Amino acid sequence: QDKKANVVVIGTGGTIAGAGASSVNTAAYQSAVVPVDKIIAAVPEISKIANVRGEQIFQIGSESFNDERLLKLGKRVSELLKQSDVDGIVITHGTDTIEETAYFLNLTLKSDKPVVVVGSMRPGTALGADGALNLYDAVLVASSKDAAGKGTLVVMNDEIHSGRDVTKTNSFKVETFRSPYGPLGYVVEGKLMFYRLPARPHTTQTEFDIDQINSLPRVDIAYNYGNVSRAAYDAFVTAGAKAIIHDGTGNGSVAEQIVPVLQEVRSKGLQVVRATRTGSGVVIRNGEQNDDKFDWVVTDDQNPQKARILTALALTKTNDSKELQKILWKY
Ligand SMILES: NC(=O)C[C@H](N)C(=O)O
Repeated sequence: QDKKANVVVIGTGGTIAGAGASSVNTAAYQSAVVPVDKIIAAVPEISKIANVRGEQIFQIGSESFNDERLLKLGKRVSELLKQSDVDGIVITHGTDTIEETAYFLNLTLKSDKPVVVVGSMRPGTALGADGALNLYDAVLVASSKDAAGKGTLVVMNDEIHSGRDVTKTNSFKVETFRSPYGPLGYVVEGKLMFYRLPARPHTTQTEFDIDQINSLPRVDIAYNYGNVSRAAYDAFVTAGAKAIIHDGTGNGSVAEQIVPVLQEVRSKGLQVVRATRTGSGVVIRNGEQNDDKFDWVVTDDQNPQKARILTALALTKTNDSKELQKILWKY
């Protein structure tokens, strides 16, 4: 019989640590109130598949994640991954920004051991709560050698997603996490089934190392819509942003009144990254705008919030727009 894997479950809060006033509160509840040890203890089946211990690092709704917390979490995960008595890590996390944390870890951790980020859409007190099974599945994945070397994973709703690709697509439904090219696999009845592999470099294959990063440059996102004004861009420049993600309509298009604003932003030394608010697709360089002429860059298929993470990491390495473009296309 196989020796059970040692898995550390790091608690950060979210709905998986939430509690509602009654069992019919599936969407109205307080998040980030149940300690991680209690969340683990509520799923006794877990002790049959792994030796698990909990560690509480934060107790917050994931909408309150910031760069400081992201770095603190990443550094702690990195420290644990270096221990020979740790085989895998599970991070319980709110679902609102799980995609950003998972992408950040996917790009910066230097280990092949499985790291799984998990959350829930309903608090543990609700009818049809999803957290217990999600946590069980996450521990299963974190204990499995099959999950090693695949980057940071997000396990939710029977699916295993790449931290690079996954995004939250619905505000309240249990079936909310989607990857544009589908999940990597499923977890069903205690079994992992993988069907595809991440194509883009991750963890040990990237130039970003969490142990070497002590702060992230400020990168902001400016949402676009009909009648958009320059106010947000000006505020971000004043606040000291090093890059602005232009969360553009369609193919990262830029309204006529915003074209000179973005030129001004770039002339002040900030990088301008064109992204799309549509929720899917690739922004084509020199498509809607002449990026070569203006010295702007474009996202690949990353949504604006993931583009923020990658741009901030890229700016820890270079402030050259050509290099930045290469990085945005690489990861
Ligand atoms: N389902 C959730 O976890 C939502 C919560 N607001 C969070 O992200 O922490």
